[in-house]
Amino acid sequence: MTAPAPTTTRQPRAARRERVPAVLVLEDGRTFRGQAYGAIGVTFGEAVFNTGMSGYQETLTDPSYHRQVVVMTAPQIGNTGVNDEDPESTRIWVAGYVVRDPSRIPSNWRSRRSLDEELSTQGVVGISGIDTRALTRHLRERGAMRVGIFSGPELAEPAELLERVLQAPEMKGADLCAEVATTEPYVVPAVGTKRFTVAALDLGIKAMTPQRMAERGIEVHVLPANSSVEDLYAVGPDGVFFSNGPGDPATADHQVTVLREVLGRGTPFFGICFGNQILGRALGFGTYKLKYGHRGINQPVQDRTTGKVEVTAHNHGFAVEAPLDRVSDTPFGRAEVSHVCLNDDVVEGLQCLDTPAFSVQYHPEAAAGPHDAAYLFDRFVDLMAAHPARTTAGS
Ligand SMILES: NC(=O)CC[C@H](N)C(=O)O
Repeated sequence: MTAPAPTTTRQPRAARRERVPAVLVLEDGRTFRGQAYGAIGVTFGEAVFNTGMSGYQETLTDPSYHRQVVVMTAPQIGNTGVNDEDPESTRIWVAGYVVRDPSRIPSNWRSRRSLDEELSTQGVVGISGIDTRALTRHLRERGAMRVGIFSGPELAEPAELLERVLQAPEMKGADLCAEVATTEPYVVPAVGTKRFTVAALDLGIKAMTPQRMAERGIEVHVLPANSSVEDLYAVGPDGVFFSNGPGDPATADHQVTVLREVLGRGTPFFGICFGNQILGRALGFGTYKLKYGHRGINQPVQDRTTGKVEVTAHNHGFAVEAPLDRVSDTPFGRAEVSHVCLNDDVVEGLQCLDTPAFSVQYHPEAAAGPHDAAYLFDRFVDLMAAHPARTTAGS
């Protein structure tokens, strides 16, 4: 008896998906053709590249990537699937996702579903099967720029797609933190004995940040991006923290005003990424857009206060303009550049010398990334210990 001929015509999901054509169109007209990955449809954003070899879930869910189409330089993405533990927020924030070779069979003991499925469920349009090295080199040479990804059976001509890309908003001048931040305050309790209370302004905060503080005995009150000085001091803080977040720091006027008040009161302050840019502005420095930014988990940074070099996680497209070679006089006393990127001399940290305030442009919470910079959370704890809060709130 012969075995019946196979009758199944359904193919595995990944194989079926490969047949859906997709095209990526950059604002300078360069076009890449590939296959749909994740949701099928149309999306626009700023094309940026991330060089991390791991941590795609943390990247996708980092609110600082709001309105950005992320190109992964690591060729294989999705190998460990998607788990429920690693997200840095409640959803994927990237505007689009670009990968070379998506994993067909995810394998990991924590994996719950495939990345392709997760992107589809969350409506995130992606493209796969394109030469991500060529695309990254193009972005390095020409700079980060607007992009569109289009997928589906009936694709328009590239010229028509380019017209639509050119109508999309630019990242320069984009005011985005209120679009990603919490609208309601919430508390992350201290782990173990509570030592300090911190008011953390959420500009797009990653979940690991309050966690790293909580592990050090800090009760973290996470507050909406548009909170007032009174809102911050209502929690009786020993210190104030400003988080990472999307968009152009030149638009963060409200947060700069609030921070100037905090600095004037002498409350210990720590800022990460967007928070560093806001400290820069509060001190009177400018910010500017980098050509293609820093996004990855192996960026070398020197802590100039100790001379030590650390390998760090970055995600920034803007930077602070401050002199590297001297101490600056600011409205809040003397300040200096405490950290610098060894690849390109970009300012990676600021330290006030007469006010208890400091910040870094990169990610000591290291989600994902190496833990070399975890000492910065200890520095914040030490700063609060050395500058105890005055007893009356707001005094
Ligand atoms: N991760 C961040 O906080 C990024 C800050 C800012 N949006 C930038 O791109 O530079």
